Amino acid sequence: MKLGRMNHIGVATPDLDASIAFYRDIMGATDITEPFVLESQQVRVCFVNTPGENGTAGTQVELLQPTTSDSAVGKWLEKNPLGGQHHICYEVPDIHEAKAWFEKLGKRVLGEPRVGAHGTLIFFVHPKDMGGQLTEIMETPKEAH
Ligand SMILES: CC[C@H](C(=O)O)C(=O)SCCNC(=O)CCNC(=O)[C@H](O)C(C)(C)COP(=O)(O)OP(=O)(O)OC[C@H]1O[C@@H](n2cnc3c(N)ncnc32)[C@H](O)[C@@H]1OP(=O)(O)O
Ligand SMILES: [Co+2]
Repeated sequence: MKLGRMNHIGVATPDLDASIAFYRDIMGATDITEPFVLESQQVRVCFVNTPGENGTAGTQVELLQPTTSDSAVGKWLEKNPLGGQHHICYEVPDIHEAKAWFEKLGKRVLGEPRVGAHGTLIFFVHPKDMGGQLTEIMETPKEAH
């Protein structure tokens, strides 16, 4: 498997609007997308785009507020009520090769690759097999090739 760029850091929050204000007013973010609900993951989400070098796209903070308590982010917030870093997402050139790689290493891939919030195929690898870090693997968007 070939590791690509870090696409985003998933940050869970109990209050998305307050987190948007935090990144805008405290962190000086100038490029925050409009929130939308991703029913399949039971989250309301938006992206804080950070600048890259020489005008290239930087990485993103993916802000996630659960729409139900009985969801991955909802359960996590019960244990981490202030919110915080929930997962990290890396890009790979080939999602199916990456899935086979992790499975061969005996790591728990959570479900089949599915379309994620960026419109490309993703899967997650269990945090207990990844040094405590819930890890999202995402196929590099085609236009980025
Ligand atoms: C905007 C959408 C975008 C996309 O999908 O495109 C997203 O990024 S959506 C993000 C939300 N979706 C997910 O996180 C899907 C993957 N996550 C899962 O399948 C579950 O959260 C899972 C399997 C990691 C944990 O679920 P479970 O029902 O087993 O919850 P437990 O509380 O029993 O957790 C078991 C064990 O794992 C630890 N844990 C849970 N979440 C995390 C985490 N984010 N980072 C690190 N560790 C985590 C939890 O503390 C438990 O450990 P223990 O020592 O037993 O207390
Ligand atoms: Co994510």
